Amino acid sequence: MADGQARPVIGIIGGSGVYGIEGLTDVEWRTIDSPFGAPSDQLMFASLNGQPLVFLPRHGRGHRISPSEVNYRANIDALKRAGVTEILSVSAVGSLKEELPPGTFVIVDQFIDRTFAREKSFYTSGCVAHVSMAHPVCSRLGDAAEAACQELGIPHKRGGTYLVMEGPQFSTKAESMLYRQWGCDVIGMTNMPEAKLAREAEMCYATVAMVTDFDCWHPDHDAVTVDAVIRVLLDNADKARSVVKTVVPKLADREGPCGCGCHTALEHALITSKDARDPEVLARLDAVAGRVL
Ligand SMILES: CSC[C@H]1O[C@H](OP(=O)(O)O)[C@H](O)[C@@H]1O
Ligand SMILES: Nc1ncnc2[nH]cnc12
Repeated sequence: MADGQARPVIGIIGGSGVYGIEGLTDVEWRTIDSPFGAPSDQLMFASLNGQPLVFLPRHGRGHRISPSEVNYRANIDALKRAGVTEILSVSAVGSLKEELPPGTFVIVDQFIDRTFAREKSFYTSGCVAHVSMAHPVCSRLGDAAEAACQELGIPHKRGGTYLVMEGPQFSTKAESMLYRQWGCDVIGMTNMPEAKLAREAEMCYATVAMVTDFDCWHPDHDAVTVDAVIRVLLDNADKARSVVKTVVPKLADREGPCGCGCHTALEHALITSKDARDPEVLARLDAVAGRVL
């Protein structure tokens, strides 16, 4: 994408309930090595009406990996190595608003990151960088996700704030009430640091957050349980696959980078002077930062 000519390659990160996408052609699961460790699973390379797409199940097939233990750096690095330029995350979330009942898809545009036990940056001592996260999602990708929801008749909301908690336990009622006071719309455990790392790797990122429950704040709903989440999720997951299949062709005709600057995020972000950079740190940044190193 650096030359502005290439077509986008879409990568899908499938969350809870979305461990594969049926009905694609040329499907091949491939192991992609990353200097940041093991990605959650092999990556599925496939095509949809001639358009390439790459899929990665965030928690691994069989949902083996807890939100705190997902190797987010390896996942984003592996997707970048696979040629992906745009990442669409499909994620299960709890709702923090009455008007967002289970079954609603929220095309998130902001995050509040309350996670604390995860590696959150590719740029450690030896090569320090500070990217902007003011606008954490790509609006071109968000446009495509919104258009897909519209076409499919899925109840959806464009824009919303996703509170990312550490988990794996669900929130206390006091926490849930607090996040409502903060004006958050939905709550989940995974989209940070994912969105930060996608930005650091100069990849577009957008989230379709699929509401599965009312978390625990709602007076008329029981505390959230995995059983209840899974019930809604199975229905949501089918819709999520339809969204993916509708989004991918929408991106097929587009050329060059998005207008939001996702693909040039590192342009003014590196602060460590060239002669002070650590060669070992630089070596593992070959994929995510190769364009500017
Ligand atoms: C199974 S409910 C909790 C689980 O679901 C969400 O995961 P994902 O974002 O990967 O769909 C949530 O963040 C929790 O990890
Ligand atoms: N209520 C909730 N809290 C955190 N993550 C979730 N994923 C689905 N529902 C959730």
